[in-house]
Amino acid sequence: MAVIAVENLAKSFNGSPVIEDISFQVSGGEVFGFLGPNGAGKTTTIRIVLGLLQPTAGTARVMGSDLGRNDALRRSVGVLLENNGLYGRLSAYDNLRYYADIYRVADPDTRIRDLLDLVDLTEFAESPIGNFSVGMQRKMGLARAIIHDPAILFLDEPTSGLDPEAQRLVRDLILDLSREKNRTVFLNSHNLDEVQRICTNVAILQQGRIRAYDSVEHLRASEQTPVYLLTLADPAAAERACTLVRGVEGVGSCSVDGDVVTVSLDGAAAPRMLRELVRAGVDLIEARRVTRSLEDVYLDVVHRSGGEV
Ligand SMILES: Nc1ncnc2c1ncn2[C@@H]1O[C@H](COP(=O)(O)OP(=O)(O)OP(=O)(O)O)[C@@H](O)[C@H]1O
Repeated sequence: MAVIAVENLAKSFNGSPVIEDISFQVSGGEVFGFLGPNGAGKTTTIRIVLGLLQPTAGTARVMGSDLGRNDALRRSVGVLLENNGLYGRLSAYDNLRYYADIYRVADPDTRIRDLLDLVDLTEFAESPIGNFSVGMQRKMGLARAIIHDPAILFLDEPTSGLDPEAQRLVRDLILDLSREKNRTVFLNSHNLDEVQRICTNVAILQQGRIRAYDSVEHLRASEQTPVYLLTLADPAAAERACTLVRGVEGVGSCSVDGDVVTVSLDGAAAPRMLRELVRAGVDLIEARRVTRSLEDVYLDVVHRSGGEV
């Protein structure tokens, strides 16, 4: 059974559709990326899945249930939305203690100390979090969201406002939750590099509809003629290399820019091309297959469906 199953979801506000016919599934232990430009309908979808908003049509189930009507299930869910859900006047420790008590966490002191250590805030345990930087507060928000060790985690821009080191810490934490603890993570992020690094599957939403829904791997590989960048030891050999390469069966085009030769070809032709260059005595420093980044895919999808990025 899918951990999150959304089917034909639609929502209108005052008769204007905001999302239409949204369907996707998230499996256990997966990190799922929910992407789309501002106003695409991501928050609306999440709010329906969390049971905070009623859909106009369709269903959104978490572990087979409507989250809004299942109190027991809500305890298995951790949520970090835009707001960190923390009290500025309370210390980091007391904020977590407040939530630990609500969720009746066993051995709360150990859990809180472990979490503060995990988000690298141990030395600030007794400081009021109102004095924390935006990034420190975000890390506290994440610690708050996972205090009860939820099986399913909804994270809305978890790394916004974080410096690169803290972003990495949060990324590693999410990957650890998924890979080591089999937790399911639903991630909404505009940070496509981050999504590419940690998500298995993604859906790209644009103007209320899903425009792409696949594994990151498939999306990056699809509709693509492989491109190789060849860096030559002797830049003067570039034109000759291109002439040689064009004669190889399966090579589409070859162009030269300085000492870099760009070749597009069908995948099976790559070994033939490299053998031909070696045979002709062309020394290569590097031969690199270029893959599209998730950002390239995202921009294509959003542009193709006619929207602002
Ligand atoms: N309660 C509401 N009443 C009327 N319109 C709404 C309401 N909530 C959202 N909308 C509209 O629905 C559209 C989608 O908003 P939503 O917040 O879901 O987008 P989003 O993809 O989360 O955007 P962002 O990336 O900026 O957070 C927007 O045009 C927004 O103005």
